[in-house]
Amino acid sequence: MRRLDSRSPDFQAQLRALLAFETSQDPQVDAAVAGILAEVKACGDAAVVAYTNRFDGTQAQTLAELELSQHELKAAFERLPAARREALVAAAQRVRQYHERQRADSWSYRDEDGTLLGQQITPLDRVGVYVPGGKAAYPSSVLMNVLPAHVAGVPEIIMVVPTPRGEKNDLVLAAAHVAGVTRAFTVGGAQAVGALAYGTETIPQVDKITGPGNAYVAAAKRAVFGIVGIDMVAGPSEILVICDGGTDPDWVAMDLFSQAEHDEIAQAILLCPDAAFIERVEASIARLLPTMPRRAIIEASLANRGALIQVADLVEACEIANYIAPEHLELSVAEPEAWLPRLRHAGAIFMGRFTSESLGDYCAGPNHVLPTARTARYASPLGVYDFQKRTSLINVSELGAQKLGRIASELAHGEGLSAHARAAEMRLK
Ligand SMILES: NC(=O)c1ccc[n+]([C@@H]2O[C@H](COP(=O)([O-])OP(=O)(O)OC[C@H]3O[C@@H](n4cnc5c(N)ncnc54)[C@H](O)[C@@H]3O)[C@@H](O)[C@H]2O)c1
Ligand SMILES: N[C@H](CO)Cc1c[nH]c[nH+]1
Ligand SMILES: [Zn+2]
Repeated sequence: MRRLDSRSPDFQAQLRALLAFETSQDPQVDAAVAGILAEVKACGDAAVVAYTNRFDGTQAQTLAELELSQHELKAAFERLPAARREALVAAAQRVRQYHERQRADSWSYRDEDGTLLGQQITPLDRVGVYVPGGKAAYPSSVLMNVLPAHVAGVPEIIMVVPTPRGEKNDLVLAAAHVAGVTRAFTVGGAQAVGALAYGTETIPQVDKITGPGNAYVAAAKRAVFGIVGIDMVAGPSEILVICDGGTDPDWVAMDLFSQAEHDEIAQAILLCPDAAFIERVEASIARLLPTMPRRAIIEASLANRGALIQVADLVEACEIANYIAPEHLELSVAEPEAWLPRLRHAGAIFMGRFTSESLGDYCAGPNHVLPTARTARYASPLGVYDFQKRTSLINVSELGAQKLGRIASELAHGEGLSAHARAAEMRLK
């Protein structure tokens, strides 16, 4: 894992190189995805079935065979060992409770002329939730996508999840039952995104697609944006740990592993002012790595995109963190509240030594679908607001029409739009 020092003259260039990563901009992936989407649009179910058989090793004849019934979802839930079922229900409850606080309500007010102005909040009619399933199963992602949609009041939630070789994951199916999906299909990749965006004979067209996925899924979401809404284009997982040197180095090493184990191109970085502590974390990494079942992925990720960075102090650590704008930021320091005001850009901030990022992935409550690849500079976590939309409300009183009519008419003449002007003037007394 590379060691960097913020005092080195070429540190800025090294940091830029470390962060350089563009999600789903591989022209070969984009070309493959364009072909898949075009066929799904033209041939509907038949194309989705053909691509699913090809990429996921299934042998379906019809798309109906790939639909999961409510009965099957419930049976999977009931088959789970009791401890796992309880954990799933407990996580769902916490995620739901957290998101209930995000629900926005319609509002309005009247101005001095009695004109009503406001905003009406409505849920989307039908959404598609992509649950990744190529290399690993993600029941937690079912909860994180479906529950906010429910809290928003979306009446129809269509879930898609690939099942390589037709192997269904009970915990994913059970999570779909607990979260409450309307319909679920075992299809994935660009063909699933295309089916949700265009609609097929069997899969209904949705208004918005949310959820993370690999490069093919990300490229497909980018391509269908405009036909449907999307939440974001999520890239590989990232963790940035700011540590004052007072945390158990094994904890820090394992927290870095926790995101590195997602992907060979995931990113794990430590910022710390204490050189001796960085060496202890290095020793922990060396000792713990051989014990990890996903050692090969962790090792590749740390070697490819990981870094242990010595900084001057915690003030500088916060400045660098704002530049990195990580998906997950662990503030593993004695007084996290004191440093919080200095942090502006991060998908989620995990405060204090006991707050491992992994708790947020499953059950703390906040969403684990977060902006990656520095997009936390302008983007926010997936939330209820992604499943609600706003409509402006204007109800002008007769008195208000006199005042507004004069202003609008003046400006409309200024723009040379006489119909606009006359519509306003006709209502003047
Ligand atoms: N940000 C988050 O919240 C979050 C949560 C969970 C997972 N993830 C990430 O999501 C990703 C999941 O990726 P995954 O691959 O395991 O599952 P996936 O479901 O995203 O992709 C699997 C699908 O990719 C398609 N595909 C594979 N190879 C293809 C090819 N050569 N041509 C065309 N299509 C092809 C297939 O259709 C397959 O069904 C990982 O990077 C993981 O880290 C992110
Ligand atoms: N850390 C991932 C988002 O970057 C989410 C996840 C799901 N399961 C475990 N982790
Ligand atoms: Zn994770």
